[in-house]
Amino acid sequence: MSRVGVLVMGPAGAGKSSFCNALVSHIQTIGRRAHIVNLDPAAEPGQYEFTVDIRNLISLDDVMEELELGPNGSLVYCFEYLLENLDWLDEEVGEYNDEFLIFDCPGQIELYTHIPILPAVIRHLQTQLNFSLCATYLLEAPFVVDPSKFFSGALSAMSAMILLELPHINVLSKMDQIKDDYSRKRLKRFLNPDPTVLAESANEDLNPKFSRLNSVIANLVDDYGMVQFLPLEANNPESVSTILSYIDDVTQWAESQEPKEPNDQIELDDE
Ligand SMILES: Nc1nc2c(ncn2[C@@H]2O[C@H](COP(=O)(O)OP(=O)(O)OP(=O)(O)O)[C@@H](O)[C@H]2O)c(=O)[nH]1
Repeated sequence: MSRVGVLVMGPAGAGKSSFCNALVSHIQTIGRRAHIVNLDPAAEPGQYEFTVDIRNLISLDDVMEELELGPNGSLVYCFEYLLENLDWLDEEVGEYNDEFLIFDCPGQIELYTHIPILPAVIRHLQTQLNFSLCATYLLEAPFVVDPSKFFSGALSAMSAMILLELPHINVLSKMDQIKDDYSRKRLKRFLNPDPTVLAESANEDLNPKFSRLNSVIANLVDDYGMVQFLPLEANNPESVSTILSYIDDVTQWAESQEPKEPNDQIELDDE
């Protein structure tokens, strides 16, 4: 079996680094091996421990200072720099033949919803470093209790799925923060609901002029299997263990599929 890489994505503060740490601890507890690769050049120094760290190649602060770019431009620059220096990644990652490498991604979701940089890194990991990859996308449970935010989060998760073309697992993080019965009941509708229930619950809260849009979005996320979100409490090994078993399932399934030709030479029809 090739090495498994788990990309951990989601908006800023969604709990990505906490999940990476919880996942690695759990994997080690059950006698398997894993390391964290930090891909966030803006990660706070000293907050979490990483085995491989993009900040050893380039840091956001240095780029902002030296090139006088803003935070978003600097982040894109850092990733372009990584792409030009993939041999650095090869060297850092090459020596870890562990079962899992967990990639902690930045919280700027445009990196995995529309800028084609991360797909290039992914293709390199798959084709040059023989990784079997899986994407996890975190949304904060307290944030998505509100149906309009759930739709917004589910659509951003879907655009990452479409851009990256990886086996994809959605996660609702910080479930322990949902304490009252009312909010728990509301959230249950999003963990695995049918599209009618989803549209109805959105219609209860939103302006009636959006009701057709609500049912179109609810059917869309259902058609793409995007409505299933696995609950996560970073301090609860049981929830982490369930997510790991999904990671195992989807990566094994992906390995059993025929390898696909890279889609970088799309031929345009002359007409
Ligand atoms: N209650 C609770 N808090 C959590 C959980 N997971 C993360 N947090 C807290 O949420 C905050 C953000 O967590 P991080 O893991 O740093 O989030 P992140 O997505 O890596 O953040 P960025 O790197 O800034 O994008 C921290 O204060 C964590 O302690 C959880 O499952 N439950």
